[in-house]
Amino acid sequence: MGIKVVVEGLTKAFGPQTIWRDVTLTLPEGEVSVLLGPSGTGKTVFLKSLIGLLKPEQGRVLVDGVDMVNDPDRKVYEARRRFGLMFQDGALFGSLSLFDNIAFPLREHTRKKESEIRRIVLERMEMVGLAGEERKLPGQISGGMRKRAGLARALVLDPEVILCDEPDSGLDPVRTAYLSQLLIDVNARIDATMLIVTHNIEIAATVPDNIGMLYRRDLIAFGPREALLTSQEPAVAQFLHGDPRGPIGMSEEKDAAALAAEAKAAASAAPRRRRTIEIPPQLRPTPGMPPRRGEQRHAQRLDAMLPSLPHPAQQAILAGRRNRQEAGGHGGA
Ligand SMILES: Nc1ncnc2c1ncn2[C@@H]1O[C@H](COP(=O)(O)OP(=O)(O)OP(=O)(O)O)[C@@H](O)[C@H]1O
Repeated sequence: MGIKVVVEGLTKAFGPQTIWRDVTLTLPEGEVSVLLGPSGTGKTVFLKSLIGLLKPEQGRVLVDGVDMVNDPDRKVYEARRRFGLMFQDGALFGSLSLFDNIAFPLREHTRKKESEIRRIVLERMEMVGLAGEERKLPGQISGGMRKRAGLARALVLDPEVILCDEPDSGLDPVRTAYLSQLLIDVNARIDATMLIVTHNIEIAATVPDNIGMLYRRDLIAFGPREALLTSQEPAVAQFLHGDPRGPIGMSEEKDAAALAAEAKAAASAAPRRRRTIEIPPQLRPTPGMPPRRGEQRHAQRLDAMLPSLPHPAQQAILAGRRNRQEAGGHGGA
């Protein structure tokens, strides 16, 4: 089962540049979360901070009693083995076959026999739909396959937390949809806690239990998928609609003068309404997969927090449950 990751008051700067400050959130065990945010807001820096590869100036990241920020390197290194990392480009060694790439962490970090390594690698390759491709080199396969190979490699040490950095980058919508389903199926099979960094609204809308968003050096939201997707917070709504109007500008954020000019122009123009985002159903595991235990725990947490959520989020959650019951689904209590 996945373990929870507790982030408390995390602040990261590079020299005078504060990347984000006072970030507090919990990735609940076995649940899938997405971290959104405009380019350059420090999402990758956040992932690296969770595993102790970058050291924030303040705050803690607690993983089963280990503080990935402040504990000695030896403890952090040990705890890092509980994470599986899926990088943007798969981060594969170009001269090694897919088999050897995926076997790499096992050979590096364990003393398993080659026969056992072979069993694990072939099983993980089958899990991500790469059975039979063991001998190929990374340069001989498509970008989507490279990403799946990166995911298989992230899975070989039985991670309890999986971090995915822009798993959809460079993929067409169909491959992105396959990958989204694969991530949900992997979660159903191994119940790992997952955090996916992406700009992709389709992934954010259909894959996770929870969504967070980094903006202007703050975590401006983190909560159930429905809460963020119905949020009226200007930066969140702008981002979700891909709208040039709003506080997010061409560079990281608009300056005050640009915002004031935009507000003046908007005041004299006829009001333009954003279309309402319809919240699509969350992806379910492929038939034949086990039910997601993280989804069941998430449903229980939602019950407890429902009264405290904004009305539109409550409505969206209840509508989703009704739809699921009508469709005869499981898990969404
Ligand atoms: N090692 C480093 N030293 C100095 N600055 C860094 C370092 N790593 C990242 N940065 C800076 O931190 C900021 C956030 O970078 P990061 O790659 O985390 O953003 P991001 O949100 O993942 O962006 P994108 O969505 O475009 O991938 C950038 O301004 C980047 O230049």
